[in-house]
Amino acid sequence: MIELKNIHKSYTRKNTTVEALKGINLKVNKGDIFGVIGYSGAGKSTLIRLVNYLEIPTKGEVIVNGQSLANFNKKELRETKKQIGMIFQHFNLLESKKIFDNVAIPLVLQKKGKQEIKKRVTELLDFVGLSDKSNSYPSELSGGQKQRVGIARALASNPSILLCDEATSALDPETTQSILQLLKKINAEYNITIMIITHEMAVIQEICNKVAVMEKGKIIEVGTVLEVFGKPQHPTTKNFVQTVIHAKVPTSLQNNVDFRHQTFKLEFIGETASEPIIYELIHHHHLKLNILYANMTEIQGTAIGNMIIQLNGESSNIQHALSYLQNKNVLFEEVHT
Ligand SMILES: Nc1ncnc2c1ncn2[C@@H]1O[C@H](COP(=O)(O)OP(=O)(O)OP(=O)(O)O)[C@@H](O)[C@H]1O
Repeated sequence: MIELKNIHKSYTRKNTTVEALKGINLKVNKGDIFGVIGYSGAGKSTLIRLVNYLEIPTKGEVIVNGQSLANFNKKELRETKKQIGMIFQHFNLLESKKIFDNVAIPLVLQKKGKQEIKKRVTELLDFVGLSDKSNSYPSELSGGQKQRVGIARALASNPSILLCDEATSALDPETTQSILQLLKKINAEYNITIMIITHEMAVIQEICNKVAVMEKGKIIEVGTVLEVFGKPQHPTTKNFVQTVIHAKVPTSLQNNVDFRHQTFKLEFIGETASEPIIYELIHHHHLKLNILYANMTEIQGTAIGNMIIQLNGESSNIQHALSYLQNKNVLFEEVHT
């Protein structure tokens, strides 16, 4: 569906060259909600803007629906771009035009007939829940409503791909949720492939099935959201995951905890999250167990449990307990603070 092959992109200004992307390889399949996360300056915006050729790579190939964009003439590129809608952090609406006319822009540019435009825009405003705002101006709408208009406009030409450039970064948490639910609905009902860039792991957790983590113009980790949240490898990925799964002993407890007892961080994924493992540790391995932290998160319909526990007992019993955890596929590591 979307394939980026060895993409490099540099910007040169006043004799200074910035290498924004350094050898990106990425595949987004049909139906994916693919998230790209990274800190500011990682190259996310540059990357997403390549997919609809708002940016042209310095080197490498952008392939959309099996065809390399580099081979297209202007007309073919225009036709392909119709299949790619885009929404933006600051909505990019025309303030002087009514909501109806903002949504109609792509259709007017495609010289569609008045009746067809009216029918399509009415349908789209209904779909995004803004039928009553047709005659309003953007300045009369809230941020969330403006993004809904942006989404309706992006869907006007029936795209097969929707690009979202920090689409919820300017919105409060509740409005963010409603926009993310709308994107999910678009993906499910219209089978539109979505690529979303963000610096918020909660956005990835909420709607994406795949994620790529970017740093300094490179992809440092990529996989299903469950893989990346469950077993993050790179320190930057671990930092992002910690923003939604913060397995740490609460500061208020730290001074009262006796760290002479062995302390372990456990992670349960999927079925192991529903097994009576703690019961087993206490009753069959004869350990006194102190829970310092516990949390259960759901990622893509799979439960991920995180726990920090102290084990107090005979060291041979602790060793047996650790073998038991290993057999049960519970990930664990000893922690010292
Ligand atoms: N038009 C441009 N001219 C010069 N440098 C640019 C241009 N666009 C981006 N860059 C540089 O490329 C690098 C990557 O920028 P980009 O906007 O893609 O990162 P980002 O991850 O989207 O960051 P942010 O989250 O802050 O938008 C940065 O160093 C940036 O300064």
